[in-house]
Amino acid sequence: MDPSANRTSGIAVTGSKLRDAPVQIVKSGENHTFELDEEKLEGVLLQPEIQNKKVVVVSVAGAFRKGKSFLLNFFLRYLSAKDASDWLGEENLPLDGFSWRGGSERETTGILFWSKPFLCKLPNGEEVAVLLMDTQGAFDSESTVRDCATVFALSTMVSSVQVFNLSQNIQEDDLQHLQLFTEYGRLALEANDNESKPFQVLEFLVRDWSFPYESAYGEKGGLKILERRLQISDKQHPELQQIRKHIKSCFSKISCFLMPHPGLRVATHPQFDGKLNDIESDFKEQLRTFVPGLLSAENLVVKEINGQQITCRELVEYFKAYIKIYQGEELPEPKSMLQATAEANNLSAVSGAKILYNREMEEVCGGDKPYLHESRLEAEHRQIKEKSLNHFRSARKMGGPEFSKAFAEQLEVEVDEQYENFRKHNESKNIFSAARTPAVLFTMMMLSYILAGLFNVIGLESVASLLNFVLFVFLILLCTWLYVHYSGDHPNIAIQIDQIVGQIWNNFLAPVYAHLMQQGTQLAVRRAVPKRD
Ligand SMILES: Nc1nc2c(ncn2[C@@H]2O[C@H](COP(=O)(O)OP(=O)(O)OP(=O)(O)O)[C@@H](O)[C@H]2O)c(=O)[nH]1
Ligand SMILES: [Mg+2]
Repeated sequence: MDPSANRTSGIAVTGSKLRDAPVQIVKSGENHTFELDEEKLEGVLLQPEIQNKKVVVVSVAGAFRKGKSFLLNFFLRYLSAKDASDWLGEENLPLDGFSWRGGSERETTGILFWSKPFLCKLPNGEEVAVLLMDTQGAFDSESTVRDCATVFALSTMVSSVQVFNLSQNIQEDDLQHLQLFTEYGRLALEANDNESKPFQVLEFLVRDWSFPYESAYGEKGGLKILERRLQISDKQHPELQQIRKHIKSCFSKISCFLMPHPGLRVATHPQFDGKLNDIESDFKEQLRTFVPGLLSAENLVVKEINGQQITCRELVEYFKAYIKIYQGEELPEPKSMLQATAEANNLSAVSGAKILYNREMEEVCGGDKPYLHESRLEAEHRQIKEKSLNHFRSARKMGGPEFSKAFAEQLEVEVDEQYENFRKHNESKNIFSAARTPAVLFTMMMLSYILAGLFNVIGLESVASLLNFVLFVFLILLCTWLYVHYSGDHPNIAIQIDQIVGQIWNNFLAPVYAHLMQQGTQLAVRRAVPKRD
């Protein structure tokens, strides 16, 4: 038998009416995006007999190829069994339901619901709908950190019980990933006051537990291991304490179950099709406690959001809202440990290099330093910029030269921006540029005065009085400019006067001045070079 054969019962979806089969609610699209199939989601959750009932969602998530879908099929058996005492079924029956298989390549992608919600009566007599959720395994070679975080976070946000499926032990890296993924979920939740716990039940499920002599299989042994792994003490490194505090702050209830190895036929035989005959009795025994412990009426946990129990109909709206957040750009990108560390290294090297540039430029043209000629300032800038870039290049950074390139470019841009500020500040110290406005106004007054005198002499008195009026206007401008600079009030008026003066300078005085200078130079050259006959 082909180990990759899909052992799903293969019950088809007829028209829009779903029959018992897994339904892919969230699909992984191109470019590592996730899309919600709203029609299918509504097809499952808006079935008339359940849409207004409270909902219980049990999800299984964790690394790929660790028997998640296989286990979910026992949940299905339990929920569909007529006889609660003999729910595991016949010894010779292959295991059907969510698609599962042997082999090393991933099987489940996206997020799936079982099409048929199970109606169960709580001890208080209320009937609720129980939904089972299968998820894409994390850490396969096709998923990015963001993909894994999205699937885990989304399934945690919409479920009331998240089964975190682990292999062999609860390791520190499992806790680190759990922290990253739950933080990604918490970030997406609105009204996150950081005090109330955003998620409900977290069940660590350790598969292939090999040390029953140390901690017995089942919930009791699980609790012992969990207490040890999540213990916080003052002697611990703050980083370890922080992970534990974070996980505890995210879930209202955390428990753990230790599952024995199901036997070599389950783990390695290509023809294994889920028959109970082939599964070790220890495993079956623990299944008999684990599954009812999660799904029996008295253990069901209704989904709550912001302290409110929600119905299947309401869950549809939450699902749609949550996936939009993960499709948008608002959330920061979760990164691998190396990438995040490399980024931090590079950013700190950029910051060090910028501090060096600023400090050395301050020494050259800082607030208490005199005006520096522009060309000299630029030369100093080039030299200090090179020094700053060298400082960045020589800092020890993770991630390699290719990764650092973008940060070096960012540093250059920021240093150039800084230079622009230094240049403007230096320019403001130039008393000639500061004195340009009064000098031009004064020159214009003098010119008007002389011309008015000339026109008076030749009898054109009306032109002369016009020029006297112009002189008066320039005098008022000059007095206003001096007053504004002295008092510091109405800086906008000073800016406008500067602009008018700028126009006069650029369009009239500067060209006349340049022309006169040119004439003067030519004359001087002609006098200096003796005429040849
Ligand atoms: N060692 C071991 N193998 C198991 C266990 N349960 C199931 N398996 C085997 O693990 C393999 C993968 O099972 P799946 O249920 O498809 O695994 P999955 O975690 O859903 O995998 P993905 O869908 O790829 O994420 C199958 O060959 C199962 O027989 C277990 O408790 N221990
Ligand atoms: Mg699977």
